[in-house]
Amino acid sequence: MRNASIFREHFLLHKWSYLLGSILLSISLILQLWVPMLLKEFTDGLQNESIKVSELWGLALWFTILGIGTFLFRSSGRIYIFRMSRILERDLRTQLFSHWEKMQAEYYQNQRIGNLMAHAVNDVNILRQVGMQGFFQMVEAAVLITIAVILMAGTINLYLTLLVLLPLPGLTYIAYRFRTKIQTHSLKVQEAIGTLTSRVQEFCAGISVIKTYVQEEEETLKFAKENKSNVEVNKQLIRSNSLFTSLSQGIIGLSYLLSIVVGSILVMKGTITLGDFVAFNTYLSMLIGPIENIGKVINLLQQGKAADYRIRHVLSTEPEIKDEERVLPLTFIKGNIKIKNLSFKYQLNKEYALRNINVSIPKGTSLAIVGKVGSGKSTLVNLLLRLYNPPKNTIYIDQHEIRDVPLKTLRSSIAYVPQDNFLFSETIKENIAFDPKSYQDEQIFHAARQAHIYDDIMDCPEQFSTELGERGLSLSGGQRQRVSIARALIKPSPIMIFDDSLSAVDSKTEANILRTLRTEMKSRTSIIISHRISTIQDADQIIVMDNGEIVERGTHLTLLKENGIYKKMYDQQTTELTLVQSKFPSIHERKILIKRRRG
Ligand SMILES: Nc1ncnc2c1ncn2[C@@H]1O[C@H](COP(=O)(O)OP(=O)(O)OP(=O)(O)O)[C@@H](O)[C@H]1O
Repeated sequence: MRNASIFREHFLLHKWSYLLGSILLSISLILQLWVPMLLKEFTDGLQNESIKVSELWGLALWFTILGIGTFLFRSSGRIYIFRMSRILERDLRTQLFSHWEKMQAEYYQNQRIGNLMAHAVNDVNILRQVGMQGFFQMVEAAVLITIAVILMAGTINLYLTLLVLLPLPGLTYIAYRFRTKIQTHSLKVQEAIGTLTSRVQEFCAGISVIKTYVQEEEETLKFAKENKSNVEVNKQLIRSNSLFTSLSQGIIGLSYLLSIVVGSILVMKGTITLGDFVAFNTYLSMLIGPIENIGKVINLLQQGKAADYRIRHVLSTEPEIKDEERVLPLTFIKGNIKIKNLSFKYQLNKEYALRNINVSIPKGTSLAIVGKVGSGKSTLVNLLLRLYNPPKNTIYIDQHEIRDVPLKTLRSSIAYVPQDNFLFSETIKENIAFDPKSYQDEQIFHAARQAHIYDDIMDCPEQFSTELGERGLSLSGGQRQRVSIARALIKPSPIMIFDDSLSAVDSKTEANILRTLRTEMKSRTSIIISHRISTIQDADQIIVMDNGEIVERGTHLTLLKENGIYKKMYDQQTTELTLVQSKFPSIHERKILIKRRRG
């Protein structure tokens, strides 16, 4: 894990700005500490009746100058220091986001999204507060207490000052006693917020399942339970914080009491003047806030230390999938794929997902993969995309071991339509082109036409500029699939991969899309995964997978002759289709039946 604290690194990097902010703040505090001296002069003058009315105007002018000066220097110091903390917040969030972008898919399976969000929101906020209130109040306390104490002891009365300051080490003691407690509670609060956020996020994502299985009440109960434990841990934190604050205030009150009682006696005895007494109490009232803040700052620093540790922990988790040192300087690939003796097991699974896979896909040819659910089809594709790391010397791209090909080159050479057609909450145009500026509008329209989604898009309220809801909720499953296909078709890549990408479109649209794809696929290496024989029967080679192994291979015709699993699938699908056609002669009725089967 990274050793240096994040805040220390940030502070050292911006030390001159923090120094300037501190100087401005210190000037404002010095101006502020001038006020009690004026008050002393004024009170003593009044008591001795030595002050003239004309001098009052001079005093008033001084008060005004000090007030304006204090305000100007304080606010500019504040702006400087607070601005730096906002920079820390911005940089840290960017750092976290770019770190998460590098992490492999498996990382997200082992993490609760709510916890990640809690790091990005709460932990970063705590560190910002350390830089803002923490640093500001620390400087304020250090400067104000030092100068005020020197003035109180040096110009008013040393013994009274020592007496009044006597209870104050109690504050440090309390802060020390409460430190661990508050830190533990704030950690629990952090976890509780993470759990709640995950629950809400899962609830939103799974809303249709929850509704169709009438699970609203159960979900509300689960949420209420977690919400209750969130309140409980917050209560514990509030209790500790309140006790800490009350005890601190008690100690401060004691100092104040001593000052009033002993100070009055000293005035009566004539040891100090009434002006000294007024000035002393004004200094003390100025000290109360900063002294109180010391305890708060100590706590904030403790929370900051914990947040700093958590963020460093996240940032030091190394991505498992990255360019290795010996990576070749390749900027493009032709599209030859060779898979040799590939066996693969997911970290969390005991069973092998793939066993001894051997297959060659020469540039410009197509491979189709069929097989039962869970037979390893998507796993093979995941490895080709290096979403997971394949074992060494098992996958070759243009004769290069896949790990020697830079990740950027590999992934930008593959147009991939995943099973889960994820659409972003952006316009349709942005969903197809990611960065529409890098394409001409006509190219985007062409891709949409090829994917047979153009007419559907033109029916949308703002056509290509229509904003899609989260995960593209406003489009149907089939429309989402076709937007994803358009996204792949616009990418000029030598390899195309379609993972069950036509499952949600009807057979007529499927046939139309396939016609387009055939032309596109002529010049590109393509891999098509499908449960439907009609989608893949024209492929140059077809492999049938079962339980992670290739159990049959050939072309459509040779496989039919083999009379194995493929033939059985073919017969079953042909019979089903004939039955559907005879029972439901209209396209509309067939569509409904197919939808029901999928549902
Ligand atoms: N991320 C993962 N972590 C652990 N195991 C996984 C993961 N993804 C898939 N598996 C397991 O690997 C095996 C192969 O899954 P895979 O998704 O490759 O099958 P598939 O043939 O694509 O299935 P489908 O047709 O349903 O998409 C299954 O047993 C599955 O449970």
